Amino acid sequence: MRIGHGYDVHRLVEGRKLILGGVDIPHTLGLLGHSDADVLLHAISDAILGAIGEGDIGKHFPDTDPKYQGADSIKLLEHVMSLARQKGYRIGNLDATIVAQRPKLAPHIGHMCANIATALGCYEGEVNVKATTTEELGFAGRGEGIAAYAVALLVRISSPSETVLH
Ligand SMILES: Nc1ccn([C@@H]2O[C@H](COP(=O)(O)O)[C@@H](O)[C@H]2O)c(=O)n1
Ligand SMILES: C[C@@]1(CO)OP(=O)(O)OP(=O)(O)OC[C@H]1O
Repeated sequence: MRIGHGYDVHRLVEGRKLILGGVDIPHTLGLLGHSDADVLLHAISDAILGAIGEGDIGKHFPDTDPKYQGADSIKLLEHVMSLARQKGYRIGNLDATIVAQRPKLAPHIGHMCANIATALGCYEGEVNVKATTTEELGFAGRGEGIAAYAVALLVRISSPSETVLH
């Protein structure tokens, strides 16, 4: 088994969509980034890359590369999971926390978990996403940005050289 941790932050600005866990969430502000700025999927991607010893998303998808401008972070996560599979791992379980003062995310969490499970080729029961405010403290509390943390446990399913369908 291998464990990995991920953390990401994106600034909230006007004129951008708020996409979290692949869900387009109605809000007056959205997250700024080179990609679609899906801070939750970036933290999850980093957790998986960490677990397999493959650095971070900046290494695999540089924000200097125009190819990733406006990129759908679900596609980036799918690619990260394909690297994990090539190394012989599947998801054991994944836990993540979104830190956002607003909007209320609870109504969207189920949809996020379904999107993430589909991208990772795992069961929804292996994916848990939570949300918390910071009681109006700090950058998240002031509504300047949203942060996300993720921890991924990966389980070995084969030797690294085997092709694995999951
Ligand atoms: N953006 C958010 C933040 C929190 N929630 C939900 O509210 C619960 C209480 O949050 P506290 O920060 O006061 O602990 C939390 O457990 C979430 O279920 C949310 O939906 N959206
Ligand atoms: C996702 C990438 C893709 O160019 O860009 P951003 O959306 O800016 O996200 P960030 O977490 O700042 O950096 C990682 C980059 O790989």
